[in-house]
Amino acid sequence: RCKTCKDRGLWLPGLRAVREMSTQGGPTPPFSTLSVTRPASMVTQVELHRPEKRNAMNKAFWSEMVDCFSQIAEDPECRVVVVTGAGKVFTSGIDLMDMAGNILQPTGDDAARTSWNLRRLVKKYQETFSVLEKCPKPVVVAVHGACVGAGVDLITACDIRLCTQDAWFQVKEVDIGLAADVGTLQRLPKVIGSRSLVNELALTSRKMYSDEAKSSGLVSRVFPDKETMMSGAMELAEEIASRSPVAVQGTKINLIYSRDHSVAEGLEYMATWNMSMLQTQDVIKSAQASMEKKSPKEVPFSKL
Ligand SMILES: CC/C=C\C=C\CC(=O)SCCNC(=O)CCNC(=O)[C@H](O)C(C)(C)COP(=O)(O)OP(=O)(O)OC[C@H]1O[C@@H](n2cnc3c(N)ncnc32)[C@H](O)[C@@H]1OP(=O)(O)O
Repeated sequence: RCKTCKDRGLWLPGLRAVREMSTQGGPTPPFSTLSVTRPASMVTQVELHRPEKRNAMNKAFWSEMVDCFSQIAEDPECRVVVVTGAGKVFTSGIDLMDMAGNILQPTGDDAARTSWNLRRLVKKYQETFSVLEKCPKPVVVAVHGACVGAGVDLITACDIRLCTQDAWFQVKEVDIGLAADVGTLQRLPKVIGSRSLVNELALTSRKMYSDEAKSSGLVSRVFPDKETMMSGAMELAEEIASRSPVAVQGTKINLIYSRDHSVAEGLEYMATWNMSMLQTQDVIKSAQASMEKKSPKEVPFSKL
């Protein structure tokens, strides 16, 4: 267990073969629903880990994701994150057994106070996935099998989405009497080009299979099975991890900023960002390596 990770409560048992890491073991303390490992240098894998319940998101999960990603955001040993699901499917969404009380029996002395309490709760659950977007390290998500309800909220907050041929996606909320409230309705229209398709998916809760997920732009790559996807995800993560963390994190932050602002505002933000970040040693090191036809993998960047 590395010292930094130990100090921050993360259990990262070091390098492991990709094949070994995906479904082995169980949740890593202090988490009960997540398994956090370091499958390669500078790469952190966060696996949703309640396979017997199809990784349904119980009360513990909604808090643990926030704790986990707050630590990852500050972890200088991590440059990229890969999110996966243990067992048969990626996730079955919100835990319908564990969470029903919270949502269906809100408490408060009167309607106003009950409403405020519910509002606080929804905001808290929104944060569970917003942390993926706020994390400056890019997050790659690898989906196999079902990705239902809150699973779609989760993946739309990630930076790169991959899936297996057997994957399917379902904005299930209308089926359980809810308007999706933790990110799908806000982020999916920015991920998929067709507003009509987003509306159709969200209003009917029909399943979308991997081929359509690829053609609509929800995922960038489809793999034949989970093993191949994990190899692809790790290869991708290692490519990202080999680049300057100053460049990579600045790229993620500015891409998200510009998604939510006008071109003029995005350019302003970029100029202000780079007035400090261009002074990094990483530019000189990277440019020199490029001139010498070396791979970025050969450049020793400082930790960030
Ligand atoms: C403030 C609100 C914030 C967020 C709101 C989000 C809304 C949503 O997420 S809506 C989506 C809710 N999810 C579902 O409706 C999916 C229900 N599950 C399934 O459809 C299936 O389980 C499956 C994902 C298609 C997988 O099928 P299969 O492989 O056949 O497994 P099962 O035999 O059905 O289940 C095994 C085991 O897991 C339990 N389980 C599955 N899903 C959930 C769930 N969402 N919540 C709680 N428990 C779940 C299931 O009961 C079984 O448990 P046993 O103890 O073995 O019986």
